[in-house]
Amino acid sequence: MVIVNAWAIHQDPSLWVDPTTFKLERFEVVGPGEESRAHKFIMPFEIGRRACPGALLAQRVVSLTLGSLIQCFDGRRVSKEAVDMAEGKGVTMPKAVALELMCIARPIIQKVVQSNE
Ligand code: HEM
Repeated sequence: MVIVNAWAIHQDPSLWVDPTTFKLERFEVVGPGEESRAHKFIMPFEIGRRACPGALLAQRVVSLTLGSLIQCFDGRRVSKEAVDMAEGKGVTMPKAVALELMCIARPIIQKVVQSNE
């Protein structure tokens, strides 16, 4: 059995510029003629013959869910302190200190709720 240390690969400075900084733009789909970076985000699903067959579905569902939450709710910080990005213990890399947000429905959602009441 071979166990790949995806955590170390994802933090390797020879592969990533500034690896511990949260930069979504690392995975942007780029314009014609530029080298695509999207393929670099595959390790969470492993690679090879036993790679996760649900990877594309999972990435689309997560993007859609996150996009819908951002579109429908305003997220306000509960604490005024800087977000603590420290990692907790666990296979799925939870945050050590949970990020608490207060979700407030945007006006369009409030209208939908009112029209259903
Ligand atoms: C964020 C979501 C997901 C993550 C991070 C994930 C990750 C993984 C990983 C790491 C493996 C093991 C690959 C290996 O053994 O080398 C795996 C296997 C597998 N995943 Fe996922 N997965 C996700 C979602 C899904 C979804 C949505 C489905 C199905 C709709 C799915 C179906 C499977 C199956 C069937 C296998 C076994 C493949 C095999 O052993 O041949 N996964 N997944």
